[in-house]
Amino acid sequence: MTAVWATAAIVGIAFLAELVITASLSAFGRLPQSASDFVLDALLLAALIAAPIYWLVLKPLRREYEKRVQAERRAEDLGQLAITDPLTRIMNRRGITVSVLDAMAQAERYGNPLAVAMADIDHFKQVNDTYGHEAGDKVLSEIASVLSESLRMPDKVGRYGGEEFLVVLPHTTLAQGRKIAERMRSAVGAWPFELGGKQTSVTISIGLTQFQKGEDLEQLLSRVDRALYQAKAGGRNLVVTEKIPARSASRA
Ligand SMILES: Nc1nc2c(ncn2[C@@H]2O[C@H](COP(=O)(O)OP(=O)(O)OP(=O)(O)O)[C@@H](O)[C@H]2O)c(=O)[nH]1
Repeated sequence: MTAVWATAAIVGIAFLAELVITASLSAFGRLPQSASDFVLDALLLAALIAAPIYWLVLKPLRREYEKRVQAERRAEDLGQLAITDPLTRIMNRRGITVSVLDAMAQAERYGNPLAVAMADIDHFKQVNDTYGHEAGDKVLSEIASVLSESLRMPDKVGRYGGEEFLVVLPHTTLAQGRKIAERMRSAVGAWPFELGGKQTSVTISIGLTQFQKGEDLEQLLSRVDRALYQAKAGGRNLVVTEKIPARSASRA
C-alpha cells in the first residue's frame, strides 16, 4: 500500500514539474506540446526522479521500519522469556502471579467468580530418589503439559514452585472449579509416565478455593495452601475445596 502511495506521489510530482516546465517554455515562446507528449514527458520525468527518491528516502525509511519491527519482536520475545519456566515451557511464578493478580482485579471490579487451585505432585521426592533428577524433570514437564491441556481459555496454569502448579480459573464458581480440578487430577493419574523403563503412574493433590472480595494475594494463597495441605493429609491424589466462611460466602 505504501508503494502505491509513493508511486502516486512521484507521478503527481512529475506531472506538476512537467506542468511548470511546459509553462516556462511557452513563456519563452516555445510551441505548446501535444497532450500525449506532455504525458510521455511527465512519465519520463517520474521515472527519472523515482530512482533517487527510492534510494535516498524510501529505502532508508523502509530499513528503519524493519529495524523497529525487529526490536519490538525481540522485546516481546524477551518479555515472554521472563515469564516462562525454562523446564516446563509454561508460565513461571512471576507470570502466573501476574495472571492471578489480573484475575483478582477483574473479579473485584466486576464481581465475577474466580476459582484458584494449587496442584502439587505426590511423593515427588521418591520419584527423584528412585529414578534420578532428570527423570523427575521429565515428569514435571509432562505434568505441566497434561495440566495445560486440561484447561481452556481464559484459564491459566503456571509453575509456582518446584513441584507446585498454580491454576487460575476466571469466571468459575467453586463447583465448576472442582470439576476442572477433578479433570486435571484424573488426567495426571491416568497419564502413562515412563520411569525406569516401565509405565508408572504419578498423582497430584489439589487444593481449591474461591476468591473473596477484598482479600489480597497472600490471603487467597494461604487459603488454597490450606486446602492443598488437607488433600495431602487426606491421603493424596485428592481435590479438597476450602470451606469458605459463611460471611465471606454470602459476599461471593
Ligand atoms: N527433578 C526435579 N525435582 C524437583 C524440582 N523442584 C523440586 N523438586 C523436588 O521435589 C521434591 C519435593 O519433595 P517434598 O516436598 O518432600 O514433597 P513430596 O515428596 O512430593 O511429598 P508430598 O508433597 O508430601 O506428597 C524434592 O525432592 C525436590 O528436590 C525440579 O525442578 N526438578
